[in-house]
Amino acid sequence: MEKHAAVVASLSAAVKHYGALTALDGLDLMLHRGELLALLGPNGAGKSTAISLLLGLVRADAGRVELFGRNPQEIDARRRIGVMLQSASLPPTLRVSELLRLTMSYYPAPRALEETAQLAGITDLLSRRYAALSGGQQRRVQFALALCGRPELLFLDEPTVGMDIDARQKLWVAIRRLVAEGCAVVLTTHYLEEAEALAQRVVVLAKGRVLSEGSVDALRSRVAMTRIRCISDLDAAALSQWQHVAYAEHDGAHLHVHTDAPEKVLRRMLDADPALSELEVRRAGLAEAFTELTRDNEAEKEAA
Ligand SMILES: Nc1ncnc2c1ncn2[C@@H]1O[C@H](COP(=O)(O)OP(=O)(O)OP(=O)(O)O)[C@@H](O)[C@H]1O
Repeated sequence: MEKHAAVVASLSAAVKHYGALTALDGLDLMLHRGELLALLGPNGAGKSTAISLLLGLVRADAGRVELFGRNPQEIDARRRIGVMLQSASLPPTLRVSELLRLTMSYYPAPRALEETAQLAGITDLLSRRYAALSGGQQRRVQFALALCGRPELLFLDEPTVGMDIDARQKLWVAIRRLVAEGCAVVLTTHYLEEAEALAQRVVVLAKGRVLSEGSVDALRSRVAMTRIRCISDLDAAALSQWQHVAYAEHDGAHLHVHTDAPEKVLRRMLDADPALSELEVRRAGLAEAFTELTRDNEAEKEAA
């Protein structure tokens, strides 16, 4: 990504209450051209609320919300975005091609229908009635509707829920292509491998605030541990006393070891057990970082 890519949308100190509940508690968020931002957080963290503000569906109680430097309620700003929300109510009797044409008519310079269909992998669904499609097929059509207007900013709220592995991979390829074309994308997902595969930047929300922000690598590196798995008769209790070993346990035939110095510990393990087999070494992923981050936050809250 360019270092100072243009800001396409922003929330500044945004606050949103629902009665006594604070859904957003002074949220700052910037979206840049050509960048995929993954917005992560546990249920109720405020992800959907943040997106609703940017879409002009909900008004902030305080703070600023800008879409292309304008109020998100303005139609000119909204014509530059594409949206795929968690639930879509679309006219069930229309055929997929009719739905696409209808949605294309809202935009000033839509993509050609065939190109959209190809990009979203729905060419074979165009003559089918929307209501008769499977859940995963309907999600792909919703993705096509979101990108048909050639948006500069695309909101994808848990886009791959209900998709099989093949459909998910194809969607990832399409998303990468849109980002390469300069489209900004906001992705919310509970599949952390999806954020890991696609995101340039990750923002973790908790209780309506930013808990952590940075690149996938930066987040991962907050969890310094490496995980070792192998088959070995080494005594786990003795191993857990070794220097640099944070955890060692047997799980059936497998021995699991967590360490912040994998080379040192592995060398010693291989020396101690020449029969050690089926070795796997894995550095912590985004999922572990996320779990640790949100757990730390809970612990701090309880201590306060
Ligand atoms: N229309 C509403 N009326 C009342 N409370 C709401 C409304 N919308 C959201 N909330 C509350 O605001 C908080 C934030 O919800 P939000 O849907 O933004 O979270 P989220 O991070 O998208 O969660 P999820 O991962 O479950 O989709 C939650 O406590 C939720 O119950």
